[in-house]
Amino acid sequence: MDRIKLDYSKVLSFVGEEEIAVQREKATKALKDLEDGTCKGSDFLGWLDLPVHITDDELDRISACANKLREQTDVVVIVGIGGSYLGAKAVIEAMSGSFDAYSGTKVVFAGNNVSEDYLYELQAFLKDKKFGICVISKSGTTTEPAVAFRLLKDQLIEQEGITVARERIVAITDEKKGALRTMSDREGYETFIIPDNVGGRYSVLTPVGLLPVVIAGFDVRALVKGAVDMRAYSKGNGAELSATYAAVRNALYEKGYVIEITVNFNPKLHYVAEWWKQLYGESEGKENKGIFPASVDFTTDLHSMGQYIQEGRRNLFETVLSIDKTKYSLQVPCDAHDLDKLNYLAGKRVDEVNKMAELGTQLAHVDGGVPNIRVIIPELTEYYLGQLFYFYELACGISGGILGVNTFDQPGVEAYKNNMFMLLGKPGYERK
Ligand SMILES: O=P(O)(O)OC[C@H]1O[C@](O)(CO)[C@@H](O)[C@@H]1O
Repeated sequence: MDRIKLDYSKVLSFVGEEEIAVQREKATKALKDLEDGTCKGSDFLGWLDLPVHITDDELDRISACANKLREQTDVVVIVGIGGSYLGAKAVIEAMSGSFDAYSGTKVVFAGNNVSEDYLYELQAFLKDKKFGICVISKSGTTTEPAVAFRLLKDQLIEQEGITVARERIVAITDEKKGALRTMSDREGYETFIIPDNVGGRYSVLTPVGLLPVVIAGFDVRALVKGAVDMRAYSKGNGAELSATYAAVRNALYEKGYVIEITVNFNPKLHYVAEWWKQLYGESEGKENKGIFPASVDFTTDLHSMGQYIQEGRRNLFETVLSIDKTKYSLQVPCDAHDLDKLNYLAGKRVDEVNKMAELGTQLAHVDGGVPNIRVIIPELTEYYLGQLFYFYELACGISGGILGVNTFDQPGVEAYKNNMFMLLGKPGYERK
């Protein structure tokens, strides 16, 4: 098997190797602190060796549950927000055919917003369908999934009766605490556990990510194998891969490049970037510090955001997720009249056009003052997604260590919740 690679040659006209070396030294220390369990937030390092500890028995149980739901239902609603849905969504979007949504997909998502229209339309869509619910919340108290789950549970009971509803609901939550745990125990839902020492945004390789991926019909063993291989690689010299990415982005940050845009040239990677944004945003954005994680889909957004990236304020850098090999092959056809003047492309692969767009964009943006990192992914498969997740998770742990923050907490997200609770009249929040 091949491995994902990093190319940072196009940052070297913005930061020197000596500046990167300074950050590399910090990265080495941060990596050691992670491995020794002496970093800030060390109660949440369960993700470090997580892939290696996933057993065949666990995967069998996940598969059995997923297969039962697939057999019994037409649609499964994955209810969760943040780390409790983005990893699964990233894999499912990356692996699904682009038009699967139109031919009837098995998996839909809810609980990641509180839009009344969204929930109404979802309920209308589920009416008269055989559906199941996979509700995911580590805390078990998050408002968005709780509201969606309450509505969907009621609908399921109404459509199928309480006994069938109980069989079609699976909960992924804490082993002992939280409202979802209490409810699951009381109602007898099948449950899977999110380990205590794994935070939401690091939970893609727990049942949180794995169960929805199997429900959607994708190869979870390959996903786990990719992560296991990346973990094994990072135990030796391979840690360089994550450490170098962390060092380079911090060297750029020190020079005023405070926004990192993750770029894809394949829309299937859109949600990988969304997953990455939560991972880095929640991990690093604290104490008035941190790189702001953003993302764009190219070439689509070259026709909108491209202008700003080329000529706007020079405080951003790009990290391109570059896929080496496409799944399918398609050539630009020749046209007898050539009215669109495209015959110069006739016979060329569409992917060659895309690759030249990628290269042309990289050169233009570097010329325009935007440093460029490339993360090279051999192919878009579950296996390489597993590698990519682990690569990014480890790099994030290292990068937060370089920055000096607690990478594994997220105290800032409470502020909006407290205000919302107060405004909605939640008991106990009046004085706040
Ligand atoms: O799984 P839970 O506890 O519902 O949390 C969902 C998300 O909400 C947050 O806690 C932020 O409020 C994220 O860290 C987390 O991924």
